[in-house]
Amino acid sequence: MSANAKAAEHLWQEDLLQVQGLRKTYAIKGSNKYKMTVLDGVSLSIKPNETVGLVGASGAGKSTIGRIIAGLESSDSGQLIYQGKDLQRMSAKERKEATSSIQMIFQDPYESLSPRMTIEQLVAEPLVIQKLYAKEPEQRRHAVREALAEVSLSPDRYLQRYPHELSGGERQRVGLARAFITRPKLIVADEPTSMLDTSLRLDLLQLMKELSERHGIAYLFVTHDLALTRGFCDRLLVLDQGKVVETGTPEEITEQPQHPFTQGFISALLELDSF
Ligand SMILES: Nc1ncnc2c1ncn2[C@@H]1O[C@H](COP(=O)(O)OP(=O)(O)OP(=O)(O)O)[C@@H](O)[C@H]1O
Repeated sequence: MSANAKAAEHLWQEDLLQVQGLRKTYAIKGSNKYKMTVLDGVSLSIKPNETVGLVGASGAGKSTIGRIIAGLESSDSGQLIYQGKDLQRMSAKERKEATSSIQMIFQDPYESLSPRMTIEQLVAEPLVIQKLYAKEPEQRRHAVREALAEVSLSPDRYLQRYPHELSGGERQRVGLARAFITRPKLIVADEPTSMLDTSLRLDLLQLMKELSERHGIAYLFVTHDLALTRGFCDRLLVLDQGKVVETGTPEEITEQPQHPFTQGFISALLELDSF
């Protein structure tokens, strides 16, 4: 084993994911000359089982980081080391295999679930994509039932239903079951609660926490809502204009923000709350 590979292996004993110097630019619409820098050298790490919150103003680049980590988008440069393996150095096929244990859940459960598929088909879909249990339909059905039970949806009640027959909270649970069915080590959760009302938000976070405790799942939780991170996140990263400017526990960030951006962000939130 090379010295580099050894160092990477050592890192993985501590960090599930290491992101170093991530940069991303997008072409500005109507211009083939100018580009907008969205991520400007982002570094972060996530330990196994850890819940890390990514907070910041709209447009700061939070979702872009999530999408790059989940493999839905590529970066311009930077390193992504997942379970000790440098993903940027792999072929697309190798990377797909290495990241099969990273899943993503989205803000809008209405958009992310195809309306023509039953809940059984929707929850089974990640297995189909990853060609898991392809020749064992019985085991596949069992895995779907198990995943639904894990998110507290009774399989007998839900398997044959369609997304439009479900409430927003139930749909988001289906999204979580879809993420869970491949037994991920890391779930990127991009504003999963923002379309739910307050009590349902807390229910979903409670469920995510229980899943993490039972199955050792780490989360990167992208949110605007700092209040939600207390009691859910172990650690927060504050993102401003494509850079991580501060990190700390939710209590540290909300009670003693150090960076001027975080101080402004918190006081703006407090002002909003007092309306
Ligand atoms: N595919 C794309 N093409 C061009 N610009 C994009 C693309 N995706 C995102 N952007 C731009 O990149 C910036 C960061 O977007 P991103 O969605 O990552 O921010 P965010 O922090 O998640 O914001 P929000 O909280 O509003 O979702 C924004 O200015 C956005 O308009």
